[in-house]
Amino acid sequence: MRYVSTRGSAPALDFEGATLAGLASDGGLYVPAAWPSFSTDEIAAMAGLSYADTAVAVMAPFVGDALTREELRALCVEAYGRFDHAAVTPLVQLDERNWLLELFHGPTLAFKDVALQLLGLLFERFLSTRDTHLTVIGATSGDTGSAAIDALAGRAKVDIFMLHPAGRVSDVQRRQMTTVLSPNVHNIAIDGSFDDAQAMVKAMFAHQSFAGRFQLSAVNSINWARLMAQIVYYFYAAVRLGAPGRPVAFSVPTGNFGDVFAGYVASRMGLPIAKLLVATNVNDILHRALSSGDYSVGTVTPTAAPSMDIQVSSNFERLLFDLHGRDGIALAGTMHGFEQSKRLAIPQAMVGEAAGLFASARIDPDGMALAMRKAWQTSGQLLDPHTAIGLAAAHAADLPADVPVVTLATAHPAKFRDAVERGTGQRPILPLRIGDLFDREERFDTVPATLDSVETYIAERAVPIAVGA
Ligand SMILES: Cc1ncc(COP(=O)(O)O)c(C=O)c1O
Ligand SMILES: N[C@@H](CCOP(=O)(O)O)C(=O)O
Repeated sequence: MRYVSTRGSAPALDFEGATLAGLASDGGLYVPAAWPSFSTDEIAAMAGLSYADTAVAVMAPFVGDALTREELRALCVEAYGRFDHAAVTPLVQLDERNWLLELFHGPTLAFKDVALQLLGLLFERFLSTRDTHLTVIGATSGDTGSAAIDALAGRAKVDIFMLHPAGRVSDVQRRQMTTVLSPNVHNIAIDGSFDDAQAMVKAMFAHQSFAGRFQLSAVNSINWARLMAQIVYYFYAAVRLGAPGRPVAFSVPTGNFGDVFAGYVASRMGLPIAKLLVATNVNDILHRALSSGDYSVGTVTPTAAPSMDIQVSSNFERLLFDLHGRDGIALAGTMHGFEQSKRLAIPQAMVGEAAGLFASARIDPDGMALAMRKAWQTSGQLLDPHTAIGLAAAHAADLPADVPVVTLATAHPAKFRDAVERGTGQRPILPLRIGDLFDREERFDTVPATLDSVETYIAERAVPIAVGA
């Protein structure tokens, strides 16, 4: 499998190259040169497979010959062996048509573990045959950071530098990052939003005199391998609910458009998805884009669902690439214009094309709190704020009555104890695996939110590319 950049001019890479590179050198994102697809018989054959075996079946076409099937299986068994539920991502029925897909049974209690546990192992495997030290730089609104740090802490040949917006992540999220004291983990708090942190990460990749000194890589969903691993649970859930014989809808709480883009890929691969509901909070750029074509950046409003307090949704570029007929050079022009003006008017023909699969909803704080309360009172389920936004969008959706709707439960309610308590009167208990989180020592540095300051901080600590390498 070859990977091409959404901006058309970076060199095409194989799976290993795209995984280690993270971001394409022309500022674009890597996508497979063509979408692989499964026949209905191949999808039907996934019924009854374990999560790890489903993962192998779904990911093998993307991995190509970078790993043998046995090697890929060994990595999946190891990655998903760290989840505390035998089904890895269990389905929970709420009522006749609504289901939750619990994606928070991994080590850091959010859906990010599903991909990052595997990505940590992929990095280790690919680095084992190279004389390379990886400098991973990432931005987090709370969950990617802790999952990536858990996956990479203590691994040889990798340092991770994780930027988070100071004061804008929950106390559990912050501590899950800052209490990991491995020497290869570097937590950086910046005074700004997640978007500011994400923009700095992209700027570092683009800044030749900095990027040329280190072997940079990414753990955000700009890295294709992240999304690839997230495609798996769409197949796993849909097959359990009757696919390929019955279409299924998914409601996805959305920020960076990564998780829902993985659903889009599942649909391109042949999974019968009736609708993908893109659920946003009041930071609603994606709802505006998909409902009216208005992809223009507003100011970020901090909310009780901080992991979705995002305006610039990196992976939307991957959808735009397909909507532009995969013309990377044309899209590069569009994206450069967007980067300058912070506005993009998506042509109505493209909005119409996207509407075949996507619908969207903007859920305000009252709508979120109502969904949280209702789930507690009617089903005894505590939902984190992000999942509550997804479920509110599922309730609001106009779908045929016989289509099951699966809301992705993206985080454990204990990660957002204050918001859940405000919504339901119940304070979720920290699961055993992080029960002592508030007794652990914290370590992080606060760095001014300028590119120069962050680059200097990293350069003083990262391992440079060896001279002559
Ligand atoms: C708990 C939670 N829900 C939803 C999202 C949004 O996911 P995505 O950025 O893939 O759209 C995030 C952050 O990414 C998250 O941490
Ligand atoms: N909500 C995310 C933001 C980064 O998203 P990613 O999926 O691109 O890594 C977070 O929790 O950090």
